Amino acid sequence: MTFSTSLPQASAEPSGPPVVEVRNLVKRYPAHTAVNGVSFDIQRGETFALLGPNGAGKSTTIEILEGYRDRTSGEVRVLGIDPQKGDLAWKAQLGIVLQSSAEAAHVTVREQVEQFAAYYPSPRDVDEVIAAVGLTDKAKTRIGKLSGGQRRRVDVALGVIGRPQLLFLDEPTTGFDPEARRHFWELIRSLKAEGTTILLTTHYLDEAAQLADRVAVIAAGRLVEIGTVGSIGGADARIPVVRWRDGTGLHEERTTEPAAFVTALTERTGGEPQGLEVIRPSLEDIYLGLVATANAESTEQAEPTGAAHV
Ligand SMILES: Nc1ncnc2c1ncn2[C@@H]1O[C@H](COP(=O)(O)OP(=O)(O)OP(=O)(O)O)[C@@H](O)[C@H]1O
Repeated sequence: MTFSTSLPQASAEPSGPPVVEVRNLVKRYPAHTAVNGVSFDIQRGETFALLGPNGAGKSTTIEILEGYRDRTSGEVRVLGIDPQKGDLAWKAQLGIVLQSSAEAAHVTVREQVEQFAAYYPSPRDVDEVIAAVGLTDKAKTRIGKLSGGQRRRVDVALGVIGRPQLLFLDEPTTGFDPEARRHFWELIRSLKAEGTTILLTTHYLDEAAQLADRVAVIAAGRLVEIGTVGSIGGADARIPVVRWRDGTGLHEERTTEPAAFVTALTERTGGEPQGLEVIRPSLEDIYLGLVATANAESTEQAEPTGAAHV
């Protein structure tokens, strides 16, 4: 599931100005601050994942970048333009997969994709896109008769049909079965190879680990961490755990030298330790640690030391 392409391959090094520039972004609602001073850049050709718990402010941030939502304060540039002033030519360079979509239930998949293709100056081939999202068999089916996961694939097709320079994907694979998710990952890799810049939100941490060059973690409207998938959380968060069992129960040891530890353990126990595992923290483990720390800090700020608990 890839696109055939004659476009140049994306360079690994950032070139030119960032595609997305966000400085001190704030979005306040009357009773709630949804985004509270967030800053980041996304370079051309980069796949950037915005991670965070429900209500963290991810969709609000993305919708501001897409020009669908006004900001309270801060500086934002997307493809060099303030999204509040973006015209149709600017919008035509964006591909957008919103969290929820409202496709026409009575038209077929092909009709819907064709209709969207007509909005763009240089669309992709309709059948190629339908094939890329795995819907060739359903091309003549009315959208109202598709399953939830199949409709989501239509959303993805509509997001990429315009050959976007910058693709926004807000929880794109919700409802996908595991095979469809893996096909989607291939599609994203082929878009990335063409040089498409991608901003992704997902609650599937394996998806972020597979696709993203860099991730940013947002909690309660604040940027908690930003960096490459291999570096966020710092070296300490990546220390492996050796786990084994003996007659007294389950044991674990965090160690930067798991091989040496297992050798010593084997000598000590006089044979193969039972249930031996060496576990390296996943992106999900690191993410959960970052969010827990951010939650604890915001609780501390809300409840200074000495506050009475009733
Ligand atoms: N129109 C609105 N009016 C008031 N509050 C809003 C509005 N839209 C969003 N919010 C609030 O802003 C906060 C951030 O919402 P947002 O949708 O950006 O979160 P999210 O990180 O995308 O969450 P999820 O993972 O559930 O999609 C939430 O507390 C939400 O209730």
